Amino acid sequence: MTRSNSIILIGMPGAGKSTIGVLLAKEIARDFVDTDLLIQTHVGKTLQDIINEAGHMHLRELEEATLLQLQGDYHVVATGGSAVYSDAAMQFLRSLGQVVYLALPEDDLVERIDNMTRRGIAKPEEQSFSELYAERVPLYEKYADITINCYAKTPAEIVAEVIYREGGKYAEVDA
Ligand SMILES: Nc1ncnc2c1ncn2[C@@H]1O[C@H](COP(=O)(O)OP(=O)(O)O)[C@@H](O)[C@H]1O
Ligand SMILES: O=C(O)C1=C[C@@H](OP(=O)(O)O)[C@@H](O)[C@H](O)C1
Ligand SMILES: [Mg+2]
Repeated sequence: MTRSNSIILIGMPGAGKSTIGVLLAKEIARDFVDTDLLIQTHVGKTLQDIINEAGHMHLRELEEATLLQLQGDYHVVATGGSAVYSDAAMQFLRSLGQVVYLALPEDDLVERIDNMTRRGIAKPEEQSFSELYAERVPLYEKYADITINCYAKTPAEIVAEVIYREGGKYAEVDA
């Protein structure tokens, strides 16, 4: 397995990882996995219920365990926004392929997230979204092989840019 087999999407909640991931997987004929759905089906609860019942640190632990068990060859992987808190998980994901950071300004994220309190964001209650953004952006930048500025771009434009930045090799190699 070479490092470039899979594409792993990281970024803030609302950045578009799940939306772009499934479109990208379809475009380049890869399997798609959304690690949030893996956690939910494994535990049988929504992410918000997990946080409410056991706290956001427990969700981060479940997320780390889920990421470390990924069978990620020739996949597009949409991670949850809190994946970058686990260095072990991020190093593992980097071994599966290229890590792509979907970057979006804070204001645009807030505009998109209409269910902030039900979405299951893994943060302490007292931490503001602004503080969370400031804490996480350096982590996304640290682990990213490629950063896509998603500001004012449609999902189709972002998918095309990911493919272009990756060298557009998928159709030739994998079709
Ligand atoms: N490029 C885009 N332009 C406008 N809205 C988008 C775009 N990408 C995603 N969205 C919307 O933003 C919201 C969050 O997207 P989602 O894929 O769930 O993000 P994430 O998985 O990163 O949290 C959804 O309502 C989705 O339809
Ligand atoms: O950013 C976060 O703390 C989280 C984002 C969610 O995923 P999305 O990034 O897909 O919204 C989910 O993984 C989890 O509830 C925690
Ligand atoms: Mg998502």
